[in-house]
Amino acid sequence: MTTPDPTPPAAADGAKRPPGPPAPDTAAGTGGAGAKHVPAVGRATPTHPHATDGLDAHLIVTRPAFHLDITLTAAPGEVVALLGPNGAGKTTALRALAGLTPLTAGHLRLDGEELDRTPPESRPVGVVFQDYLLFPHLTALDNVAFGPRCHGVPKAEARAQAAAWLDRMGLADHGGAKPRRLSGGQAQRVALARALATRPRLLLLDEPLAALDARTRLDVRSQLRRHLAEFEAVAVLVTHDPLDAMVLADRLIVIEHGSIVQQGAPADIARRPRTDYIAHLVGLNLYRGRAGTEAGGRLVRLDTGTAVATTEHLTGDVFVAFPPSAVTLFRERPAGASARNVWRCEVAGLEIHGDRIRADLTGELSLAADLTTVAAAELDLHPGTPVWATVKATQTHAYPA
Ligand SMILES: Nc1ncnc2c1ncn2[C@@H]1O[C@H](COP(=O)(O)OP(=O)(O)OP(=O)(O)O)[C@@H](O)[C@H]1O
Repeated sequence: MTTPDPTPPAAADGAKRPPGPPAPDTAAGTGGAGAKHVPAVGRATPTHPHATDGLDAHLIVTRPAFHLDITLTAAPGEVVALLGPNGAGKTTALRALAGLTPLTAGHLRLDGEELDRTPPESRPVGVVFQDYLLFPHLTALDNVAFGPRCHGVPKAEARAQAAAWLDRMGLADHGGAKPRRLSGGQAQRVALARALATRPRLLLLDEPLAALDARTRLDVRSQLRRHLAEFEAVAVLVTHDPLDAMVLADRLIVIEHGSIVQQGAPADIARRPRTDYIAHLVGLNLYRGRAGTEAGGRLVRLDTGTAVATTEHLTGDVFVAFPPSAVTLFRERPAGASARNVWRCEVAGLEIHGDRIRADLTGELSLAADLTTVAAAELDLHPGTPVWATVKATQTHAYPA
């Protein structure tokens, strides 16, 4: 190779993905018409050198059937994960940051520099996609050297930088390999090296581990965590996987229907989910009700009339949550049980969940309960089986709504 080749390579390597980064949604406002195979990794000079460092964005994208409106700020060195159900707007937000989807309104500043009108290829942004999008006709080394070459770094120096990045990724021996000779985990690390080699001021990661098998995912996740910890600029990660988000991000932003529904440190969100989606994600049963009028504020009365005893003293609208593992099931109503919550339920469904059985129950309360396979067999549970579900008040957690 002499110079980076911007020609679209034929998709003849059996890759299920198109080569190169995605094209802008429209050329209008993004200047992206000529950007079809140039990674969105350009550099621009800050126009406001004294302005606040980091990301300051208000992303508004309006489509006929969808409206995204989120405020996104992050400090240098911070890793933010965008989490949300299908169609929530995560990818739209990421594409807007990359300049691939134009903003309908709002603003986008990075280290004080206005980027709204900067074409994708000129943004100081590195992107890692789920399916890595390496150039199949270039070696791993030339894939990584591509970004620096686009920024005018001489070939030998760009290749030396690329070799150093591959070394950091533990891929020193794979520089000469074409992408089809790399495993999924190796290819994803090359993609990360390629994004980092341009020293972006904003790193965007779109489901970076989703295409990997479970074992590889574990390895790449821990490596990615290490590299993100060393990364000094802002990183924004889109993921469906709560574990990826919890492990990799300093802060989670949960998006539903184009809006932020909750944000905070992973542990806080896991402990105090505020929507059913998040509760499900972090594996909690979550209910909304009112506290303060009964049992000295230690009883949450749900809209359905069902009561949930808790140990917190609260008044007003509250959430109350407990994990499926806190539920004990009985075929007969337990007499003299220490658990203060006892609900009459029926098994709606059973599924294997790791080494446990997850029972979905309906009745006085709809809830998920985890039990061992032995317990499930002893209780002889089937869909329709009537059961009593109990939860100790001490295992519930209530907090203001
Ligand atoms: N290019 C497009 N043109 C029109 N509508 C689009 C386009 N891309 C996405 N949408 C719509 O915008 C909404 C948000 O989609 P988006 O892909 O951003 O969600 P997401 O949270 O990333 O979802 P997923 O997790 O399924 O990838 C959806 O209703 C989707 O159908």
